[in-house]
Amino acid sequence: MNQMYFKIKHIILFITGVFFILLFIFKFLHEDTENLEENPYGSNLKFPEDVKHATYLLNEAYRKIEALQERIIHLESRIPKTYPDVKFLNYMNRKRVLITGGAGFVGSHLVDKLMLEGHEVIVVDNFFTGRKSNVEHWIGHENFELIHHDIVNPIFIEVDEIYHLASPASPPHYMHNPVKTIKTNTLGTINILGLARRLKAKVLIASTSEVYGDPDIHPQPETYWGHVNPIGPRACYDEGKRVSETLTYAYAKQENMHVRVARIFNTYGPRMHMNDGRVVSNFILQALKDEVITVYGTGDQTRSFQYVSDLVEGLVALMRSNYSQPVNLGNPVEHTINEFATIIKNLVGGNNKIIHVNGVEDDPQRRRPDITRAKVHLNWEPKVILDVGLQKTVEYFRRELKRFRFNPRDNVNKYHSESFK
Ligand SMILES: O=C(O)[C@H]1O[C@H](OP(=O)(O)OP(=O)(O)OC[C@H]2O[C@@H](n3ccc(=O)[nH]c3=O)[C@H](O)[C@@H]2O)[C@H](O)[C@@H](O)[C@@H]1O
Repeated sequence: MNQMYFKIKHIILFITGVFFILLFIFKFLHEDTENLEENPYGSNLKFPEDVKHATYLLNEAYRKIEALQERIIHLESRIPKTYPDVKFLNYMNRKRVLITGGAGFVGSHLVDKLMLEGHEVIVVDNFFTGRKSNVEHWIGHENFELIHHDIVNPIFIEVDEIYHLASPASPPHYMHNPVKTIKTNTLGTINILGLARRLKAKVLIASTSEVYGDPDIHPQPETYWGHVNPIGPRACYDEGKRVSETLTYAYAKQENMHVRVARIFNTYGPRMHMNDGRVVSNFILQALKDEVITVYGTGDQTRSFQYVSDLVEGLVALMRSNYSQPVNLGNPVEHTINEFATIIKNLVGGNNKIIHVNGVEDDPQRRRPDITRAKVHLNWEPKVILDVGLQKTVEYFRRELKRFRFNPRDNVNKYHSESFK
């Protein structure tokens, strides 16, 4: 009986032992399968695991690309930078020139001209609409300096000449923060005129055709006083620039200063912001992206467009002249916006539909500069015909779109409203 009991006990112990061994093997195998699921390189994975696997591989790829990008940036920073060839000017002829808004569309082209001529250029910009990339080809050059500063606050530097271009210029940009637009064109101009007075520097103020408002004289000569709605949505810019002109002549008279005032008409060209919002960039981008072309209102309103290099020539000629009254700088060839939409559509070669959307409040109905003054006093007139200028601008936007597609993080459509508050 005892022997029997002993045998049964052994059998039970044996079975329990086998059970635990099987349990252990099972657990081991199970853990292994779990590891296998986490292991991306494991094979024979079923559907959810495949997704996991692919996601893992994708993240890995992103991580590696990012690491490589960082490495490229690092390596590029070690390549000695080459600059465009600048002329040598002796100290008698070389000027120290301040350009406010010098990282913007017009400002950066002016920077290029003055740098190539051999002058020393200091750019002050708050980067609301300006971009470092517009002047990056000069960064590090011994004649060039870039200062991040908002001209609403005073600045103290030593210069011989000042081009005061700082201000948003596109309607959606200047309407975005109207109070700031007014401050830039009033306080900003006071700061610049104060600086020019202290330094006895010549100063050029960038004004606009918008001082004529919705004009009832056509074309517009400088003697026309304008037709501006002082409380409308454009007033922050129109009246801001009008006060800017008033300040300029008040300082000139009271402080015996050398001032220049350029009334700039619609200007276009490379380096316009992708998100500029003005008609040239809007129509070109819509045409390139195969979108509908949006004409605001009837499209019967007119504009006259000048290419940016013509404007820059005009600004420099005005600064170097003896003429201190306001001067219109623009191209007198006038088109309706409807015509302009067709010109761009044909130039880009798309099949876009041109549609009419709601008109803009207080949109000036006719605009064309009378440039007699510029011709007589500056010996200046625009040279670049619309087709040629637009072709260059279309090429620029084509490149920008490619750059954006290639690297979405380089999104030039980003609208840094924060920096303008
Ligand atoms: O250059 C000038 O003389 C001044 O005028 C421009 O203002 P604006 O002429 O209204 O510039 P755009 O926004 O380019 O508009 C031109 C015309 O095209 C129209 N438009 C604009 C954009 C668009 O997508 N579709 C469209 O039909 C506007 O309603 C307007 O009639 C700029 O705002 C100012 O910087 C500048 O000082």
